[in-house]
Amino acid sequence: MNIPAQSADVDRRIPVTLLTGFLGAGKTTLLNHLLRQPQMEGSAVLINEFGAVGVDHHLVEKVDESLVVLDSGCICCSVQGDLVRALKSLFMRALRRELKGLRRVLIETTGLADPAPVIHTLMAEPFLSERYRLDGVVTAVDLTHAREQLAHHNEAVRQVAMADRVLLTKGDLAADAMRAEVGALVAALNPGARQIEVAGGEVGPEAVFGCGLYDPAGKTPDVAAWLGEEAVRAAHRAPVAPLWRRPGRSGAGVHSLTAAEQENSRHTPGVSAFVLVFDEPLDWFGFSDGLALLLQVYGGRILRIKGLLNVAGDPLPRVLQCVQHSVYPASSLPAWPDSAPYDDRRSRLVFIVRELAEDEVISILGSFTGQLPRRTD
Ligand SMILES: Nc1nc2c(ncn2[C@@H]2O[C@H](COP(=O)(O)OP(=O)(O)OP(=O)(O)O)[C@@H](O)[C@H]2O)c(=O)[nH]1
Repeated sequence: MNIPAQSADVDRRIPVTLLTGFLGAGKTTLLNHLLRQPQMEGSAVLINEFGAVGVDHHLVEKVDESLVVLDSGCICCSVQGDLVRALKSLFMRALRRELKGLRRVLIETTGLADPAPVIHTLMAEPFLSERYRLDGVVTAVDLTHAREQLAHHNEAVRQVAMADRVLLTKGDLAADAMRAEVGALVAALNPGARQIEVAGGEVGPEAVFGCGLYDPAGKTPDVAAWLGEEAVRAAHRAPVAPLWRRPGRSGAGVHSLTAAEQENSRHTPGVSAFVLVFDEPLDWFGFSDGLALLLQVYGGRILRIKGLLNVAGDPLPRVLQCVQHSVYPASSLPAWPDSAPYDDRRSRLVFIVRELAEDEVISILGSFTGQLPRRTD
């Protein structure tokens, strides 16, 4: 009987999938659906959060020791520190059997992340590249907002161009003409990527995993060039100015980049992020009217609003989600988080905007709610 020889080149490294996509494209929604599938047993999930006020990990339904929150900065700006540390630590915890089997890793980036430094690090950092293999870059593309996002944000273009697979989200909200237009835009940026339409995040693991070893050769020449630039940056340890850092680190919190920092930034000029907090419970109707006006006047410049609201008369935190002019149906968490900062039960909203002063936002929301929100880290 011929016993097949154990192939020496079986790749036993742990597969890593990078789930990326522009702000609000539906990454967390996809992740929640994936995590309910039995095939996800043994998967660790790394979520890059917008500092301590990030709400994504509160929205992920399956929270256990295999969920790691990276909240000290934008993943593409702090990749050498945070991501490398987190993947090393996961591996060591699995080795010590503190994790029940580590079969794969899924990394959810923030919507403004440039995937290039993450891909480069996974493929080139010696400890990681020996133990992990990049199994694929999967990019969520919002059918209803992609045209605008691709036109204005280099990050969105890179996320699509570097993808192995593109998940076209919000198909339930998109007209056929828009679907066709976005499909063509994506195909022009990345002719080789499979496009899969998804509604409500309902995607099977087979659509996300098993892309095969990441290969820039199958993509447009830009991708190899961007990865080459990363190699040069890494070799020279070129400084990168992050769009935000966790407050307390280097004295910096969420902040807009200065002109000098912009020189070293990976992010689109004019994009800034800030957090507003309301000290008192909000009157829902006043708040909704203020939000409607804000989005009507400035929706084109509001890339994302996300946060938890304390609505007067409602004991549960309400989740607010907006992308440009769109407000998504509000949902509630089953309870207020018992960790800071949300354990004080104040409403906090993260704004990511383009060329929009926070004073404009404060003044509109303040006049409709009867309380001026404070800026906070
Ligand atoms: N109707 C509809 N809404 C969707 C779909 N996918 C996501 N959403 C909604 O879009 C909003 C943003 O979705 P998220 O999953 O939070 O997006 P994200 O990419 O994780 O957002 P960031 O992490 O901030 O970039 C939420 O209110 C979702 O419920 C979809 O297929 N259809």
